Amino acid sequence: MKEHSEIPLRERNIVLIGFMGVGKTTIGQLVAKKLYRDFIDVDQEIENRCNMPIPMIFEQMGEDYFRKVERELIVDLCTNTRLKIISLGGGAYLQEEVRNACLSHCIVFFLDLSWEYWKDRLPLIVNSRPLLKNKTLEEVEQLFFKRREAYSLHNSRVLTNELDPETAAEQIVESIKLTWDLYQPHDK
Ligand SMILES: Nc1ncnc2c1ncn2[C@@H]1O[C@H](COP(=O)(O)OP(=O)(O)OP(=O)(O)O)[C@@H](O)[C@H]1O
Ligand SMILES: O=C(O)C1=C[C@@H](O)[C@@H](O)[C@H](O)C1
Ligand SMILES: [Mg+2]
Repeated sequence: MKEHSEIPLRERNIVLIGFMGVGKTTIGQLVAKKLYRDFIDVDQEIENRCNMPIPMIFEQMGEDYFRKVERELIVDLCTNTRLKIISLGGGAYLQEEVRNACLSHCIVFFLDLSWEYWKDRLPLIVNSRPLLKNKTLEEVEQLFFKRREAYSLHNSRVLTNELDPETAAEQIVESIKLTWDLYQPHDK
């Protein structure tokens, strides 16, 4: 059961979700700067805790171990912190517990990118994302569309097809400020 968050809207963490390579890390950092908030990248945090890069965690400890660390970290951040900008790893939101924690306590932003645009990102990220290695383009495309169902559970979405990171971050900040003003104006 999802509990209703007691955290005031303006204090809730903002969580960025979406497929590998859509720009959660890049754009999340910019959003944090614009809102003068701390930025947390969950992948980076896991690497720091495990003291090894993600491909090595997958190789040496296995994906199940990675997912457990990922899940526990996100649930902890959602329930025990506020005012952060948090970028998830691309697969984190596939876990129900993660989705429930994010949706209950945070504002969830889906960074969307059409497949036609996403394809051009593949060479940039293929070597650092273990789940993309040894997959055909067709297999990656299947994964891309399969995951959309989970990502569809969000509070807000931005389509970044033609947007550079700076412009995408600008749009997200505008949207967040509108939401704050609409649902929790300063004078209330
Ligand atoms: N809006 C954008 N326009 C062009 N390139 C971008 C954009 N956003 C990110 N990139 C580039 O795409 C690559 C992947 O970006 P990034 O690492 O931020 O993705 P991510 O969503 O955090 O991926 P992951 O889910 O694997 O953590 C980087 O090389 C980054 O420079
Ligand atoms: O989409 C995924 O499953 C992943 C995305 C990356 O951010 C990392 O969290 C890891 O490579 C797994
Ligand atoms: Mg990232």
